[in-house]
Amino acid sequence: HRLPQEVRSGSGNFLLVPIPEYPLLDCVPNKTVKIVVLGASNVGKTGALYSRKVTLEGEEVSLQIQDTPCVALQDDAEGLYCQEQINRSIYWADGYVLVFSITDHNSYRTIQPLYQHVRRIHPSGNIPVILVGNKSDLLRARQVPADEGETLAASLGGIYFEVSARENHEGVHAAFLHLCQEVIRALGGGNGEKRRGGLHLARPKSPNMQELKRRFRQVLSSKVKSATTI
Ligand SMILES: Nc1nc2c(ncn2[C@@H]2O[C@H](COP(=O)(O)OP(=O)(O)OP(=O)(O)O)[C@@H](O)[C@H]2O)c(=O)[nH]1
Repeated sequence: HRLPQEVRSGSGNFLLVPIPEYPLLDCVPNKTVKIVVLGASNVGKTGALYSRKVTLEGEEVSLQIQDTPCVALQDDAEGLYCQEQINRSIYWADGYVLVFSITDHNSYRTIQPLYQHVRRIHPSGNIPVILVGNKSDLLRARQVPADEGETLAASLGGIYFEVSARENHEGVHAAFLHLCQEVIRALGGGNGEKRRGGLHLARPKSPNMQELKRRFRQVLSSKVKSATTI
């Protein structure tokens, strides 16, 4: 794929920044791909809701991307601290970007339980997913070898992309495009109807992400298990 100029010249260290924004109202009718970005704290997934238009195999598709507050493993590592808002986003989405930082093994350990959590919300069928190892520019601080990422991605039925949101926007873009293709395939040609149970859900309201994240960190640091515990 040849990337548009605005993709190549994007700036910022966040996974979602490099993909050019498109007004929601300008969405391509009946060709919408909904993606949610999930991962532990500090892995680089920041953004709000992003609406993008991409061209896939000659056809325009509207891409809606939802950022989420971070998730964290419980002390016993068996489950996740995960806000209700994340559950709504998981339910809403057609495809999943699971992100960890290659410099943080704990963020990697969060991925498998996170995937299980998505599975619980969508128990049947194929779940379009990609695994993204971010911060590949920080090679000296690497804690997760690339082959571990590949093995984990394969076990989830997806592909592993190692990217640097800071230095390689093309990698980020390629990862999202791949997931879009997977979603369109899973939805059966992408004619826009939500085939999963015939639902056509509205996007969850984008709350104030910074406030949500702040509150979530408070909950985690005080170890009060009042957040939805799975
Ligand atoms: N070196 C490097 N730093 C990055 C990269 N991507 C993000 N960062 C930095 O990592 C830090 C965390 O990024 P955020 O986007 O806030 O992380 P987050 O996943 O949204 O974390 P929460 O807000 O806790 O959910 C920021 O300081 C970013 O600048 C990258 O590819 N390379």
